Amino acid sequence: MSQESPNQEYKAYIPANRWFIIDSTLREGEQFARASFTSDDKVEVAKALDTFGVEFIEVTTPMVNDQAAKDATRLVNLGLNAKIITHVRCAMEDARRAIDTGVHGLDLLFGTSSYLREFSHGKSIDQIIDQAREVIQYVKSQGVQVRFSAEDTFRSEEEDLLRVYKAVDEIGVNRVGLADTVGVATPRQVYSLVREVRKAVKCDIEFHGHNDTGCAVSNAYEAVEAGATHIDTTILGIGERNGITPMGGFLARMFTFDPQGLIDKYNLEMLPELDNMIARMVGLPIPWNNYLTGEFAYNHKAGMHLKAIYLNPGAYEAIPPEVFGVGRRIQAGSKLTGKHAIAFKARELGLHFGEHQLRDITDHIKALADNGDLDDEHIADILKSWVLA
Ligand SMILES: CC(=O)SCCNC(=O)CCNC(=O)[C@H](O)C(C)(C)COP(=O)(O)OP(=O)(O)OC[C@H]1O[C@@H](n2cnc3c(N)ncnc32)[C@H](O)[C@@H]1OP(=O)(O)O
Ligand SMILES: O=C(O)CCC(=O)C(=O)O
Ligand SMILES: [Mg+2]
Repeated sequence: MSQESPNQEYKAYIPANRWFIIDSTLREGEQFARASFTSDDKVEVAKALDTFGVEFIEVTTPMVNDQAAKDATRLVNLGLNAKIITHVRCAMEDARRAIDTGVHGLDLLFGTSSYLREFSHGKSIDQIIDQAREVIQYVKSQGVQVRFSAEDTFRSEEEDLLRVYKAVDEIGVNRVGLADTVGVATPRQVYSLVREVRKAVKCDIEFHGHNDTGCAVSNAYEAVEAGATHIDTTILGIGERNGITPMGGFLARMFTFDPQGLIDKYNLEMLPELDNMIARMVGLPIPWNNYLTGEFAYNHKAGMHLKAIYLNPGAYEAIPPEVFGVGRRIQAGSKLTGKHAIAFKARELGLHFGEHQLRDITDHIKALADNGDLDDEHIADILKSWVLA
């Protein structure tokens, strides 16, 4: 029989120096319905991401048009700390064009699932490996980083994937990529496949996860736990369909394992600025329930929560909001409020009530709030009038 208690707490510790962010707001993010970045927008986004501290910035393929190629070069010429990488098909024409832009690296992709082999490019696994060899050798000869990703990894055959990954690893890629292109993978599946790939290759491992089934953050986390070194994110999670792993959600997840590591690595308090910048550029508000920066991400309302929050915010917060440049809101005027919250409000005004009075005031506020919440001013008026009564 196992000696382990069924309630034994599982504690993951993932140091922040074990993984890097490849921010793809300027590539995957451009595939979002409402995104169409101008050249100046791209510069603004790249500079902000660089100040924040992301390690890599992925940009749209120069195959789109001449402007996309010029924009890639413009970003390289900014001389940022972040490496500029472009995302291209695993084809010589694309690779040559990408090299001409002067980028620091190429993220190559080739679909390996039967869907994409049949309906996208029509190539067999052997043909994919042959084409990959030619392109990877060329990119390496140009002295820049190269990654090879198997698009639609999680609907590909594991045997095919391992063949392809081993082959490109031997040719000499810096990273292989696993892409949950349609957002279908479960966290366990991601963990288990990344583990297999980790055993099969020597190079770094990147994970790119779509959010169609709401697993993009947990899948990215499982990928890191299983040995992935690079995670694709976008600001606010924008991307094709409903997007990919949002940077804020991923950072929130990882913060819980190594807070100081994240604080040392990134300018976390800039997150609201990044989210607001992209919300402005795509013309949509930040979702109300967004990780960390949503309007109500740090709203506390229920009486039982408020009692504890006033004593120690950590009682109902996994992550201190101030670290990410946001504040908390205490909603004390609802019918769910309690006497402790009202007592704290009174104390803020320098007022003190006995047990019975406090009960009566609280019941009065709860009754009034049944017809709509009271704001802080209204609560203050009630508390002051009670003193005079
Ligand atoms: C899951 C992802 O997000 S992948 C990234 C998606 N990004 C983009 O599509 C970037 C924007 N795209 C574009 O500007 C255009 O689609 C281009 C420039 C890439 C190609 O344009 P077009 O030549 O007009 O082709 P179109 O887009 O209609 O079809 C895709 C082509 O890419 C080919 N293709 C698809 N995957 C690959 C691959 N990994 N390597 C090589 N070729 C590929 C397809 O076979 C098809 O070519 P074909 O006409 O010879 O069959
Ligand atoms: O290149 C990759 O790894 C990811 C490409 C992509 O956007 C996807 O598969 O969803
Ligand atoms: Mg994608």
